[in-house]
Amino acid sequence: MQVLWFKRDLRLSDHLPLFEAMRNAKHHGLVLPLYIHEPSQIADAHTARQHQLFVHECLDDLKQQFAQVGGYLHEELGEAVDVLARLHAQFKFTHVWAHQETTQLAQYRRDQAVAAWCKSMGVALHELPQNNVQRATFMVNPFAEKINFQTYLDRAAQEEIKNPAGRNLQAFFAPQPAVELNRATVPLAAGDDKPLRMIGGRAQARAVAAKFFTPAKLRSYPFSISSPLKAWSGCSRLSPYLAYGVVSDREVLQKLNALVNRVHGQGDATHIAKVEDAARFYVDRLIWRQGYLQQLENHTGLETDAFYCDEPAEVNEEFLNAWQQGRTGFAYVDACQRFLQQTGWLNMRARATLVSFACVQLGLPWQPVALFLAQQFLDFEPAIHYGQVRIASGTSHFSQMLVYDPLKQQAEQDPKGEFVKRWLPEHGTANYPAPIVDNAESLKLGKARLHAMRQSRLD
Ligand SMILES: Cc1cc2nc3c(=O)[nH]c(=O)nc-3n(C[C@H](O)[C@H](O)[C@H](O)COP(=O)(O)OP(=O)(O)OC[C@H]3O[C@@H](n4cnc5c(N)ncnc54)[C@H](O)[C@@H]3O)c2cc1C
Repeated sequence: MQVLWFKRDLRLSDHLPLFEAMRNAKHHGLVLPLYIHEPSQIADAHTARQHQLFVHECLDDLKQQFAQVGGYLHEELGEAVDVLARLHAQFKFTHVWAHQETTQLAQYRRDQAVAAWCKSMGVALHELPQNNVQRATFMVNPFAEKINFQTYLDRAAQEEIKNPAGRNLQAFFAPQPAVELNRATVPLAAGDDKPLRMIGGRAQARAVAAKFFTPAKLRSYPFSISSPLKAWSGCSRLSPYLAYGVVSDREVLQKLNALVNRVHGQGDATHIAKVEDAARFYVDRLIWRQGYLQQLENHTGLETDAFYCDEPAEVNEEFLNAWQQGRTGFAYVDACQRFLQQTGWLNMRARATLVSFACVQLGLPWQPVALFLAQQFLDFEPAIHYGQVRIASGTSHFSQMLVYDPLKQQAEQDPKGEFVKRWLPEHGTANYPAPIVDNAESLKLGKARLHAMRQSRLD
């Protein structure tokens, strides 16, 4: 028998481990598809209730997809090694199939523990690559290797994507274990759900993609990404689905490619050129995604180590609380924080502004800032998240020091104050606090601190 272990790859389409497990069923035995609710991962500080509920929705949808091909998804509760040991005692499986994941330390260590257990039991563990991430190869600068990513994307745009939908695969599945998990017994992750967050599942992802991949939306995409006012409807908002593998990057790319091909058959040359430009702009973001994944793969310490500051600075709890609650007296920053509290999503520039303000102007260390935002972002993707936080906090190797002046951002991204008015209703009333720092002064001091830190490290 073979176990097909789902983690952050909650789909059937473009799922290489699924394909390989089925292909090898004749030699290695029938397939048991498994998802494990792991108490230690649920308790991990990065995991919030919204993530857990999103995953549950994805699992429900995945179960339906399995049912349509004559299969099932078996859920278990427990630590991965314990669950596998329990199932092994019962079913004596010989192979485990999974995707190779580039993820946070707690999950990476879990994967290592599973690999060690498989080795000790003589079980063959097949961790298959995804997202074009190269394991155990060292690239000095993954972004400089852009050409690699482009080749992958060019190939990915053409390749046939394997999707079992519409087939009857019943004969490949092992008999379903008798005891079904009662989800009510799964421990709850910390925090509350977010009322306006994206809903999990492949059907939802498809609806979100269908809304975005139209010529008009794509053309306006490059002009909609900077302001939170426009970004909610102007960006694809596929990030949570990519982060949990509900869709693969290749699938997204093929959607984009199909749109560009469709446009080629219609419209005038200017229209075609504009759609193509916007498509390239979007592909650049997918390339960045790969770059960040490869960066974490090369440098697993990204989550914990600091390049420009060796020790975490002292935390000013009053500042941290004010920033977390959207009570800093900086209306744009506070409105972004409130919007995030409700939706679990923010556009990139607003994310960078939140981090820059917290770390540069309030002098907060990057660690609690990164952790808090990881809990808030439904699309928390450790590689992108830690990579980006380190840039916006001025603590990465990134050559430029990017500091986002919150008043300038407000003037540029919300000139009429519509966003602030909508998400920060107490602004302008006696209930709204005065700024907790002076903008010009804190920018000056913050930049000088970062500069000194960088100099001392480079000396
Ligand atoms: C401090 C900070 C933290 C971030 N944390 C995350 C995170 O945890 N998870 C996450 O997916 N993105 C993160 N980002 C990147 C970016 O903000 C989000 O990917 C984007 O806002 C998601 O919205 P979307 O799906 O509509 O993106 P779109 O603009 O539609 O882009 C499509 C896809 O491209 C990728 N992408 C877009 N922008 C970037 C980028 N700057 N870097 C890498 N990949 C990108 C994402 O996978 C995204 O889904 C972070 C950015 C910053 C500044």
